[in-house]
Amino acid sequence: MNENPVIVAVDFPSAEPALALAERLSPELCRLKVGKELFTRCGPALVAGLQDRGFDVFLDLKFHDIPNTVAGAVRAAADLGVWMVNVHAAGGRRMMVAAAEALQSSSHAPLLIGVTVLTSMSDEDLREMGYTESAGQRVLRLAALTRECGLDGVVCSAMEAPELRAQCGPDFSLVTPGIRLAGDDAGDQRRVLTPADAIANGADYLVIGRSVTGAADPLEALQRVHRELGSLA
Ligand SMILES: O=c1ccn([C@@H]2O[C@H](COP(=O)(O)O)[C@@H](O)[C@H]2O)c(=O)[nH]1
Repeated sequence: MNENPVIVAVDFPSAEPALALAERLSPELCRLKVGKELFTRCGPALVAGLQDRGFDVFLDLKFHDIPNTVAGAVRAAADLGVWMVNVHAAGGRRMMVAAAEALQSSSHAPLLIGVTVLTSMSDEDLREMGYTESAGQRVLRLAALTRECGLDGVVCSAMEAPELRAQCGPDFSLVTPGIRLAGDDAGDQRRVLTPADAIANGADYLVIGRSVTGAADPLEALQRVHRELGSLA
């Protein structure tokens, strides 16, 4: 298991609760993920604030646009000094190759990750959109393409991790949201596993939002995750 596999999703509408959470947690226990809501409201200053407190930041903006635009966006993310950034694999080969090439000249390139099928989506959701593949089949197809394009890994559900690990090998990062502590509400997520099951399936990184941030005591919830993983005494 990765030394520090937990990434806490800091999904808040303003800087104050995000920074308060960062003060309560510690970089030894987790990395932090900044997504669309927080970044749109607070921008690069908030990313810098979290980095100043010692956290690696995953900038989860899931870029999906024409190749030239996405290349510029990942270059901008690299300039923020983030640890990980992502693009939608559904943007296709030329878009992903442009993103990977854009980072080649960066002095400290972030990990570049392709989003396969959102963990909030079920087979039925995909069928309704005209896809004939199951979520699992589509994840495998998009992961193969992502790897061919030279990216470092994929966002997927931990449910797909065993097949992905077999297909993509040990060095391809599997970043898995849709994680819930036992008994917690899945909410809008559809492809969900517990932290222990996700790691047992071969996930490298667990993205955990509401099971930690929505808990009465987020630090205690994060420590519970580590106890479940056996990564904290
Ligand atoms: O497929 C995906 C890709 C990204 N996410 C993001 O992860 C967190 C999950 O939050 P929870 O509160 O643990 O459900 C959230 O920021 C999503 O934007 C994802 O869930 N699925």
